[in-house]
Amino acid sequence: MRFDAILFDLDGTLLDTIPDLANAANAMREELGLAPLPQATLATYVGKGTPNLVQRTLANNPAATVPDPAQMARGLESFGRHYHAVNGDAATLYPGVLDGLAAFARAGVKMAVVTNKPTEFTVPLLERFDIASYFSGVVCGDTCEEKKPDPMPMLHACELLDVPPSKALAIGDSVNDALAAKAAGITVLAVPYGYNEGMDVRTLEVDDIVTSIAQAAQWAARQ
Ligand SMILES: O=C(O)COP(=O)(O)O
Ligand SMILES: [Mg+2]
Repeated sequence: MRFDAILFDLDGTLLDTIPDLANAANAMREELGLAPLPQATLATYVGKGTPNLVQRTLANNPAATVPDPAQMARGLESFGRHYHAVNGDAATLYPGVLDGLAAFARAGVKMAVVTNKPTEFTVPLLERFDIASYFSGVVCGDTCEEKKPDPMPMLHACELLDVPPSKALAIGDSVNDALAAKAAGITVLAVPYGYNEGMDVRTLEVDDIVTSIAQAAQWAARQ
């Protein structure tokens, strides 16, 4: 295969984390005196990191502007506390993830996670699902100055793995992964089962759409 590194998105690509995220988001809303929102609505608010999810969830608006600083501080503290309490309880690995990771490992490529999720929630999830040892780099939403869709986290992962962007393949579920990878000069695949902020993945500018991580490994082997 012509790739030396694979960069995986986490939420909506490796793990279906929405049940726990929605539980924590609604626990936060309840604590702040707000009515719960449907999980399907909350799924469209995931993708640009935790502070953005808290903003969108408090406003129940995908284009949320920053709420008043006191409410934002309460929301962040409350969401973080509730998410730590449930993180991973109802999350599941998507079908084909374990087979795909094993296939990439057999192919001898280096692997990293590039997620907008903060480090404090990411590392426990990778350990709980027993996939941490596959990754020689973990770039989270608070690792770099910018998050996806900025290319900085993708480029940082390439540096960590010592692989040029032209030899890397990113796999994600959302517009944030597609834009970040393209801006970094990285080939990118999309999976259709994630969140993508409520949009159809066929609208994304990606190199291809694959149905699973296992299929991504087969796609990469053909390049
Ligand atoms: O935390 C988010 O908003 C999304 O995380 P992801 O980058 O792993 O999809
Ligand atoms: Mg994602």
